[in-house]
Amino acid sequence: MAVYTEITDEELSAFLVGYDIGHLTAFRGIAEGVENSNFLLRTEKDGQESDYILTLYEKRVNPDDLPWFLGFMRHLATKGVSCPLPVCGRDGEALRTLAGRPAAITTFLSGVWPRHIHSEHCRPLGEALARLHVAGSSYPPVRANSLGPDAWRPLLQDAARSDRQTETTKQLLEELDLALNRILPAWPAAGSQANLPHGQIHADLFPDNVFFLDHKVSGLIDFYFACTDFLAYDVAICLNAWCFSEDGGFNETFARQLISGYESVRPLTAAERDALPVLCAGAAMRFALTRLYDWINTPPDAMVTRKDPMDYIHRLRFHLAAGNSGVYGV
Ligand SMILES: Nc1ncnc2c1ncn2[C@@H]1O[C@H](COP(=O)(O)OP(=O)(O)O)[C@@H](O)[C@H]1O
Ligand SMILES: N[C@@H](CCOP(=O)(O)O)C(=O)O
Repeated sequence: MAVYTEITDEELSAFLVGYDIGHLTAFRGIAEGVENSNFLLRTEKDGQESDYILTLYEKRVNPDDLPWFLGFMRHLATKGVSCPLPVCGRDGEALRTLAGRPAAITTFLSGVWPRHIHSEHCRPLGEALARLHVAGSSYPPVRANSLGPDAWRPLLQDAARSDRQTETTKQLLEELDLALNRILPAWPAAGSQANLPHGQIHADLFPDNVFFLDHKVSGLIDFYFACTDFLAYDVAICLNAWCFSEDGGFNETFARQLISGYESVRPLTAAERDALPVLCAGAAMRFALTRLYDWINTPPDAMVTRKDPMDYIHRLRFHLAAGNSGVYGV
């Protein structure tokens, strides 16, 4: 359950006075999600009901980054990407404080995220990802990836320092340490040395962040890891999150669909294709590390469902054995 911060009726009423969205008719916490506290708000104005999402930003979100995230969502929405639009208060501000946390209201998106992934999801997903990259190219502010390669070794060291370790977590940390020794030296050069196109990426486009209606993508949510990084790294994140079957095997058909959907909007360069194995290994490393960190540091009785790090350790092993981008169907 991802409601970390409780809101009293008095706090909520005082907060909503700052908006012109009508009067509250329903309010409930949303159990899904991991990072932030999310609530569904229903309001009525001039006889019309509207739904909104109220988000209180929690642990991993740096409050200084919130204007970048909210500005990015507003930019994408104006470019035709279906994503939550931040709602401004009467003072013109979208970002404010509630129950001691930074908070914002965004529009509600219709649709359902796929609990079981089929090949038919992967092509529209690839198209939507490429459209996001194209639309993001005209959003100039830069946000460095705070969970990029520079963060991986410190995250591993933090996890290793925890006194909640078991023999299994210790062995996994050793395996990740060895894998980092392979991935970091092979990581593509950034900045002026870069030969991979970079721009604004979502960086967490997992199935639970993509809504579908009538076999089409109806909305993308959860932009709170978005950042400026290699565009192909976002493709690598999606290959990890969408193209492994429930039994753990890589599904090349899903990958082909994803990449052909992506390339129907934005073709990959030869350098991007060649970099896919290391980008995929890095993406698996990033999610294995944050999951392992949370696994070790979240008390078992906490009101949040911990995600299993092993899924991403298996994927990491697959990518490290891959050798070349042919295994991804490109
Ligand atoms: N704009 C939105 N429209 C509709 N539902 C949303 C929206 N934003 C969040 N949700 C709901 O809240 C859940 C958790 O949101 P998410 O942004 O993934 O949280 P977290 O960042 O905490 O992981 C989603 O699975 C979805 O059910
Ligand atoms: N996608 C990440 C966890 C972040 O959760 P989200 O609900 O914000 O997508 C993972 O699966 O490890």
